[in-house]
Amino acid sequence: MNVLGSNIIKDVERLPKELINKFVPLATANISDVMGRFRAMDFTIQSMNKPGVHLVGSAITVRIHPTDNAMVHRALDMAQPGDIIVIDAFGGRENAIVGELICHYAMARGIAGIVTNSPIRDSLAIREMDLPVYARGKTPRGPLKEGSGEINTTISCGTVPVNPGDIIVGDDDGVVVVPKQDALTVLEQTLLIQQEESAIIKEIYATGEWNRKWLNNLLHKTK
Ligand SMILES: O=C([O-])CC(=O)C(=O)O
Ligand SMILES: [Mg+2]
Repeated sequence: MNVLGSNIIKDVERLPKELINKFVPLATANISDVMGRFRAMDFTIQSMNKPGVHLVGSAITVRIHPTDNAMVHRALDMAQPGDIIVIDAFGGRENAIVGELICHYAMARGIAGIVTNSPIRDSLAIREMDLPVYARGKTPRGPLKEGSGEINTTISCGTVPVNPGDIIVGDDDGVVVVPKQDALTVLEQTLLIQQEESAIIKEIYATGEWNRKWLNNLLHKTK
């Protein structure tokens, strides 16, 4: 029986890899724009890697108390290649929940990245690794391993709800969460925005002008 506070849900419905891979060339800012400028994690969730990082994959969610990462270790064993482990540690500031051993194990298992609203440690090693890691700062103080928490329930990370199987995308700006039921629409609309923005940049350089109808309309209204 699943007991609230210690649920471990093994079955995750994942979107097809071909659909998830189509998010690779997309910028998080444009993805967030098509979701009403919502569903971007707040600025506290920062890349711990070198600039140029890109994270794309399917969410496995973990909820833990802010000092205890035992459930993260359970989730590492359950995750499949291409999964991203997204951890809700209640935004704790006191203990690092992820370190380099966890990251090496994740890489060896083909896990696509880790996102947590807690600090990490072993940050120099993680910075040099090819595993994208997003976190809320760093501290040498390590986690306890006592065991409570949930895997694959709905969590909140960086003020955004995350469900197992949602598409997670990260770049140098931060992380966005695409609800799995909206993935195709978000993909199509983001591709359109990217084309529009490329056309705007070309026009700016070609003409020296930036035609912003919305601004004219706004000035009109406030007159
Ligand atoms: O002790 C832990 O679980 C975190 C850590 O430092 C590591 O994974 O290297
Ligand atoms: Mg360590």
